[in-house]
Amino acid sequence: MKAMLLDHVAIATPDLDLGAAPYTALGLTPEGPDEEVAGQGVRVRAFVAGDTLIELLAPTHPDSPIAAFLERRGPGLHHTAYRVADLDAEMARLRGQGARFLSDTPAPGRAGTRVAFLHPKWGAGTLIELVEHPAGAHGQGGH
Ligand SMILES: CC[C@@H](C(=O)O)C(=O)SCCNC(=O)CCNC(=O)[C@H](O)C(C)(C)COP(=O)(O)OP(=O)(O)OC[C@H]1O[C@@H](n2cnc3c(N)ncnc32)[C@H](O)[C@@H]1OP(=O)(O)O
Ligand SMILES: [Co+2]
Repeated sequence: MKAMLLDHVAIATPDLDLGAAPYTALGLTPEGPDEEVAGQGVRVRAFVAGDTLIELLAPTHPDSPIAAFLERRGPGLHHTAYRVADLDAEMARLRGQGARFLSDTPAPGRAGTRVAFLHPKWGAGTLIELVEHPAGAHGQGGH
Protein backbone atom coordinates (compact mmCIF):
# COMPACT_ATOMS: atom_id res chain seq x y z
CA MET A 1 0.00 0.00 0.00
CA LYS A 2 1.21 3.52 -0.85
CA ALA A 3 2.06 5.66 2.21
CA MET A 4 -0.33 8.55 2.86
CA LEU A 5 1.06 12.09 2.70
CA LEU A 6 0.63 14.58 5.51
CA ASP A 7 -1.79 17.16 4.09
CA HIS A 8 -1.94 19.56 7.02
CA VAL A 9 -1.46 20.09 10.74
CA ALA A 10 -4.30 22.07 12.33
CA ILE A 11 -4.01 24.47 15.26
CA ALA A 12 -7.00 25.81 17.20
CA THR A 13 -6.94 29.50 18.07
CA PRO A 14 -9.56 31.95 19.30
CA ASP A 15 -8.39 34.52 16.73
CA LEU A 16 -6.62 34.00 13.37
CA ASP A 17 -4.35 37.05 13.66
CA LEU A 18 -3.32 36.07 17.18
CA GLY A 19 -2.68 32.46 16.17
CA ALA A 20 -0.81 33.51 13.03
CA ALA A 21 1.85 35.54 14.83
CA PRO A 22 4.39 32.70 15.39
CA TYR A 23 4.06 31.37 11.82
CA THR A 24 4.46 34.84 10.33
CA ALA A 25 7.56 35.33 12.51
CA LEU A 26 8.90 32.01 11.23
CA GLY A 27 8.54 33.36 7.69
CA LEU A 28 5.61 31.19 6.55
CA THR A 29 3.10 32.75 4.16
CA PRO A 30 -0.62 32.00 3.70
CA GLU A 31 -1.56 29.80 0.72
CA GLY A 32 -4.46 32.11 -0.14
CA PRO A 33 -7.08 34.28 1.53
CA ASP A 34 -8.80 33.21 4.75
CA GLU A 35 -11.78 30.93 4.13
CA GLU A 36 -14.91 30.22 6.11
CA VAL A 37 -16.05 26.59 6.14
CA ALA A 38 -19.60 27.05 7.39
CA GLY A 39 -20.39 23.35 7.87
CA GLN A 40 -17.50 23.02 10.34
CA GLY A 41 -18.09 26.36 12.09
CA VAL A 42 -14.56 27.55 11.38
CA ARG A 43 -12.57 30.28 9.70
CA VAL A 44 -9.25 29.03 8.28
CA ARG A 45 -5.86 30.49 7.39
CA ALA A 46 -3.50 27.95 5.78
CA PHE A 47 0.27 28.58 5.89
CA VAL A 48 2.60 26.83 3.48
CA ALA A 49 5.26 24.83 5.32
CA GLY A 50 7.28 22.96 2.71
CA ASP A 51 5.17 20.11 1.34
CA THR A 52 2.44 20.54 3.93
CA LEU A 53 0.22 23.22 5.46
CA ILE A 54 -0.33 24.64 8.91
CA GLU A 55 -4.10 25.14 9.14
CA LEU A 56 -5.13 27.74 11.71
CA LEU A 57 -8.74 27.31 12.83
CA ALA A 58 -10.86 29.88 14.66
CA PRO A 59 -14.48 29.21 15.69
CA THR A 60 -17.26 31.16 13.96
CA HIS A 61 -19.93 30.33 16.55
CA PRO A 62 -20.20 28.87 20.06
CA ASP A 63 -21.35 25.44 18.76
CA SER A 64 -18.23 25.03 16.61
CA PRO A 65 -16.06 21.99 17.49
CA ILE A 66 -13.19 24.48 17.77
CA ALA A 67 -15.06 26.52 20.39
CA ALA A 68 -15.59 23.33 22.42
CA PHE A 69 -11.92 22.38 22.03
CA LEU A 70 -10.68 25.84 23.11
CA GLU A 71 -12.93 25.78 26.14
CA ARG A 72 -11.77 22.33 27.21
CA ARG A 73 -8.09 22.38 26.21
CA GLY A 74 -7.12 25.93 25.22
CA PRO A 75 -5.28 26.91 22.01
CA GLY A 76 -2.96 24.35 20.40
CA LEU A 77 -2.66 21.27 18.20
CA HIS A 78 -6.13 20.15 17.07
CA HIS A 79 -5.67 17.49 14.36
CA THR A 80 -3.42 16.03 11.70
CA ALA A 81 -4.75 15.37 8.19
CA TYR A 82 -3.67 12.82 5.57
CA ARG A 83 -4.25 13.09 1.82
CA VAL A 84 -6.08 10.27 0.05
CA ALA A 85 -6.94 9.85 -3.63
CA ASP A 86 -10.34 8.22 -3.07
CA LEU A 87 -11.95 9.10 0.26
CA ASP A 88 -14.94 6.77 -0.06
CA ALA A 89 -12.68 3.82 -0.81
CA GLU A 90 -10.33 4.72 2.05
CA MET A 91 -13.24 5.04 4.51
CA ALA A 92 -14.50 1.62 3.45
CA ARG A 93 -11.02 0.12 3.79
CA LEU A 94 -10.51 1.57 7.28
CA ARG A 95 -14.03 0.64 8.42
CA GLY A 96 -13.11 -2.90 7.47
CA GLN A 97 -10.33 -2.61 10.05
CA GLY A 98 -12.74 -1.36 12.73
CA ALA A 99 -12.04 2.37 12.31
CA ARG A 100 -14.54 4.74 13.94
CA PHE A 101 -15.47 7.72 11.75
CA LEU A 102 -17.29 10.69 13.26
CA SER A 103 -19.81 10.78 10.43
CA ASP A 104 -21.07 8.27 7.88
CA THR A 105 -20.32 10.48 4.89
CA PRO A 106 -17.57 12.97 3.93
CA ALA A 107 -18.14 16.71 4.45
CA PRO A 108 -16.89 19.77 2.54
CA GLY A 109 -13.48 21.05 3.72
CA ARG A 110 -11.42 24.07 2.69
CA ALA A 111 -10.32 24.70 -0.89
CA GLY A 112 -12.95 22.42 -2.42
CA THR A 113 -11.80 19.30 -0.55
CA ARG A 114 -13.89 16.50 0.93
CA VAL A 115 -12.95 15.50 4.47
CA ALA A 116 -13.74 12.84 7.08
CA PHE A 117 -12.66 12.60 10.72
CA LEU A 118 -11.72 9.59 12.82
CA HIS A 119 -12.58 9.60 16.53
CA PRO A 120 -9.66 10.62 18.80
CA LYS A 121 -10.07 7.38 20.77
CA TRP A 122 -9.45 5.40 17.56
CA GLY A 123 -6.56 7.80 16.82
CA ALA A 124 -4.84 6.86 20.11
CA GLY A 125 -5.55 10.31 21.56
CA THR A 126 -5.35 12.48 18.43
CA LEU A 127 -8.04 13.59 16.00
CA ILE A 128 -7.20 12.38 12.47
CA GLU A 129 -8.69 13.81 9.26
CA LEU A 130 -8.62 12.28 5.77
CA VAL A 131 -8.66 14.75 2.85
CA GLU A 132 -9.53 14.24 -0.81
CA HIS A 133 -8.61 17.15 -3.09
CA PRO A 134 -10.68 17.95 -6.17
CA ALA A 135 -9.49 16.23 -9.34
CA GLY A 136 -6.73 18.22 -11.05
CA ALA A 137 -6.22 20.58 -8.08
CA HIS A 138 -2.68 21.91 -7.72
CA GLY A 139 -1.80 23.58 -4.47
CA GLN A 140 1.52 23.78 -2.65
CA GLY A 141 3.68 20.71 -2.46
CA GLY A 142 1.63 18.81 -5.02
CA HIS A 143 -1.73 19.38 -3.30
C1 LIG B 1 -11.27 23.74 7.72
C2 LIG B 1 -12.17 22.65 7.39
C3 LIG B 1 -11.60 21.26 7.61
C4 LIG B 1 -10.41 21.09 6.69
O1 LIG B 1 -10.59 21.37 5.47
O2 LIG B 1 -9.31 20.69 7.07
C5 LIG B 1 -11.25 21.07 9.09
O3 LIG B 1 -10.20 20.76 9.51
S1 LIG B 1 -12.61 21.36 10.14
C6 LIG B 1 -11.97 21.10 11.78
C7 LIG B 1 -13.04 21.23 12.76
N1 LIG B 1 -13.99 20.13 12.67
C8 LIG B 1 -13.93 19.04 13.46
O4 LIG B 1 -13.09 18.93 14.34
C9 LIG B 1 -14.98 18.00 13.17
C10 LIG B 1 -14.72 16.73 13.91
N2 LIG B 1 -14.66 16.93 15.37
C11 LIG B 1 -15.68 16.58 16.19
O5 LIG B 1 -16.69 16.05 15.77
C12 LIG B 1 -15.48 16.86 17.64
O6 LIG B 1 -14.57 17.92 17.81
C13 LIG B 1 -14.94 15.62 18.42
C14 LIG B 1 -13.60 15.15 17.89
C15 LIG B 1 -15.98 14.48 18.37
C16 LIG B 1 -14.74 16.01 19.87
O7 LIG B 1 -15.91 16.58 20.33
P1 LIG B 1 -16.24 16.53 21.89
O8 LIG B 1 -17.50 17.27 22.12
O9 LIG B 1 -15.05 16.96 22.66
O10 LIG B 1 -16.54 15.00 22.02
P2 LIG B 1 -16.27 14.05 23.20
O11 LIG B 1 -16.59 14.73 24.49
O12 LIG B 1 -17.00 12.79 22.87
O13 LIG B 1 -14.69 13.81 23.13
C17 LIG B 1 -14.20 12.55 23.02
C18 LIG B 1 -12.78 12.55 23.57
O14 LIG B 1 -11.91 13.09 22.56
C19 LIG B 1 -11.16 14.16 23.13
N3 LIG B 1 -10.89 15.13 22.09
C20 LIG B 1 -11.76 16.04 21.62
N4 LIG B 1 -11.18 16.74 20.64
C21 LIG B 1 -9.94 16.26 20.51
C22 LIG B 1 -8.85 16.59 19.65
N5 LIG B 1 -8.96 17.56 18.74
N6 LIG B 1 -7.70 15.91 19.76
C23 LIG B 1 -7.57 14.90 20.68
N7 LIG B 1 -8.59 14.54 21.53
C24 LIG B 1 -9.74 15.23 21.43
C25 LIG B 1 -12.00 14.67 24.26
O15 LIG B 1 -11.20 15.37 25.16
C26 LIG B 1 -12.56 13.39 24.82
O16 LIG B 1 -11.57 12.76 25.59
P3 LIG B 1 -11.89 12.20 27.05
O17 LIG B 1 -12.25 13.40 27.88
O18 LIG B 1 -10.62 11.52 27.47
O19 LIG B 1 -13.05 11.25 26.87
CO1 LIG C 1 -8.30 20.07 8.77
